[in-house]
This record gives sequence, C-alpha cells and structure tokens, in this order.
Amino acid sequence: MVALSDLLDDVVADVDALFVFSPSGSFYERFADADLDTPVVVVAPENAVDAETYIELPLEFKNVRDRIRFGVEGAMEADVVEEGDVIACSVAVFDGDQDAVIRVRVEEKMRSGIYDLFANSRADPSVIRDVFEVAIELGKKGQKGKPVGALFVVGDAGKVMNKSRPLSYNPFEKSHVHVGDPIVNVMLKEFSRLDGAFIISDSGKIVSAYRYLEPAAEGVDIPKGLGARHMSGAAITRDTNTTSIVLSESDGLVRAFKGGKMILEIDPEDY
Ligand SMILES: Nc1ncnc2c1ncn2[C@@H]1O[C@H](COP(=O)(O)OP(=O)(O)OP(=O)(O)O)[C@@H](O)[C@H]1O
Ligand SMILES: [Mn+2]
Repeated sequence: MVALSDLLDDVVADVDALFVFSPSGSFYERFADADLDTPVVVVAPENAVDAETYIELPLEFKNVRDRIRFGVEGAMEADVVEEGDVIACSVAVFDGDQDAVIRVRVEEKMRSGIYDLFANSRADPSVIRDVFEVAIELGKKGQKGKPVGALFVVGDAGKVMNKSRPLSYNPFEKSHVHVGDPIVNVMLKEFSRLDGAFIISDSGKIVSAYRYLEPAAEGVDIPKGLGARHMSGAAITRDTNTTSIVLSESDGLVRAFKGGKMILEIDPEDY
C-alpha cells in the first residue's frame, strides 16, 4: 500500500536544504522549533522572521519559477548551496499560505547574473526588472520584425546626464513617464530606432532618449569584439553608480554592466 504522504515524502527525500519562501512568522517557527537535520533557509524580500540563514529576494516574483530561480541564484551567490545540491522549496503559488513544495537541483547554469543585477543595483529592483523586460522583448521580436539594438542606462541619472550630451531633441523632455507603464514600454520600443542611449532614473522616470554617452573609458574591461554601444554603456557604469542594460543589434544578446564590468549575458530566446 502506498499512502499519499509517501508520494509527498519523495519530494523532500534526501534534500540538502529546505528553502521557505516568504513564510509567515508562525509557519517559520514550526521549522525553527522542530530542530530538523536539514538546514532551513528563508527567502523573502525582508527577513521579517529573523531567520538565521536568509536570502534576500529583490522582488516578489509572481511567477513561481522565476521566484525559485532567483532564490537559488541568490543562495549560490551567498555560498549557501552549490552545484548538485537538491533543495525543497516551500512556496505560496496562490495568494496566502504556503501551498506547494517543489524539488529542484542546483545547477551552475542557474547562476545567470540576474540576481546580482536586481539585488545590487542602485535603481529600484522593479525598475531594473521593467527595463530588463523591455530589452528582452525587443530582443525577441525586434522592432517591426527587424533586429534592433538599444542602450538603457538605469539609475544615478543626474551624474549620467552630466557625462553625456543630446544627439537631438529629447522626446521625453518635460514628460513624467515611467518604465513599467505598458504605453511607455511601447514608446521605448518605438524609440529604440533612435541613436544613443535612454537615461532612466532610480525610480524609473524616463529622463531622456537620444543621449550620447561620454564617459572615460580607461579601466573598462569588456569582452573583445563589442562595439561603441557596449563600450560606452560599460564605461558609464564605472564613472557613475548606474547600471547599463544593452541589447545588441548584431548578435541579439542582452548584456548588463555594472562597475565597468559585464555582469550578465543572456540570449532573449532562452529567457
Ligand atoms: N557613446 C555612445 N553613447 C550612446 N550611444 C552610442 C554611443 N556609441 C554608439 N552608440 C549607439 O550604438 C549604435 C551602434 O554602435 P556600434 O555598432 O559601434 O555598437 P555595438 O557595441 O557594436 O552595438 P551592436 O552590437 O548593437 O552593433 C550607434 O548607432 C549608436 O546609436
Ligand atoms: Mn556594431
């Protein structure tokens, strides 16, 4: 006879860690009090339950796969888990209490750099996500079917404006529009035909399009073969506290730069 709980046991059998996503205090306490052999890791936007091992989730990702992927990547960055570990994730798929346990194996390819991009940028994580998603969508579909390139410089906008100059009339002058708004995302895609960079503030305001970046390029270390869009996008992140998200017209990849270094390289089709 197989009982239902035996089947569920398989999901948590021999796991190296239990990840509890955004638990309530009472839910977490049951684990803390149980003194399990398996380490318990809390993954949440804030460590509201005072967990000993805690991984910051920069956003409450609605999509559970994204949520788990980010949690695992954050835990890899913090050396809490490593390649080959098997973990059980307790999550709330629907609003409210924990209602699912998901078993995952940690793989090196989960370390995409996105966690670092979201958690450690100066701009708001939701702003980074919104810009990143525009870049991914543009990469997937192009502009009217043709491949396009784009350069988004996100955060520390005042300093970035000081290290750049207009190539032409700024279509966002005096407008108070923000990334994440569906209409604005359409405008960003439409304006990706324009030369130069988009400058976006920490809170997601589109400060300018058509901006020519003039950062000092010394000390910038980026892969050979990338051109002026990538070089200027990388260099501005060394000169200021900004993050650049770049879609390449020539190879279709999305790259992100911070502190003068490339922190992420992703094929939009894989995302
Ligand atoms: N300093 C700069 N500031 C802002 N935009 C720039 C700068 N230099 C180049 N660009 C933009 O990047 C576009 C592409 O330039 P280039 O081909 O040299 O870059 P790239 O890194 O090879 O990018 P891609 O992979 O998209 O071809 C230019 O047409 C221009 O719009
Ligand atoms: Mn080029």
